[in-house]
Amino acid sequence: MVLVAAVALIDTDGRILLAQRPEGKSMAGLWEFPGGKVEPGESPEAALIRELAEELAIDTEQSCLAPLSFASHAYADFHLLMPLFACRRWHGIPRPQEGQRLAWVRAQDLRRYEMPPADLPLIPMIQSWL
Ligand SMILES: Nc1nc2c([nH]c(=O)n2[C@@H]2O[C@H](COP(=O)(O)OP(=O)(O)OP(=O)(O)O)[C@@H](O)[C@H]2O)c(=O)[nH]1
Repeated sequence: MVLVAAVALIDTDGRILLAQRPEGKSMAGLWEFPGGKVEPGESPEAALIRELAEELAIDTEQSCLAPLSFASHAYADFHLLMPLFACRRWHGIPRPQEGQRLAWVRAQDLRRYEMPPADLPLIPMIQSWL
């Protein structure tokens, strides 16, 4: 069981930030929500705050992370459990720190970006919520 915290960052126009997994990583080229593995002893919120600083050089805080949904998906080699938070408030401008491409995407356009299979059930939920 791998616990990964992920976030839908939503800008003032209601667009969602997706990041493309870089070459060399598993599922390279697919678009995903920013986030990453929760380390031992860490809360999902703390993991996200850390990952957002590392991956995008932005700061947010726990009170700005609202639980939105979750993904539970059996990959061939692990089971992914991924809480998805929504966040509308952060400090700084998201800039790729690890060579990943970023895209601000309208909810109705999410299907144009190829995402990992675990993420697919999240798309209609986000579309109806936004
Ligand atoms: N951040 C993020 N990870 C996701 C999403 N959907 C999804 O299946 N994952 C999977 O959850 C794991 C995220 O862990 P990570 O980002 O810390 O992993 P990593 O690329 O550094 O390591 P890895 O190459 O071993 O997978 C990856 O296996 C990734 O493919 C998503 O929307 N956001």
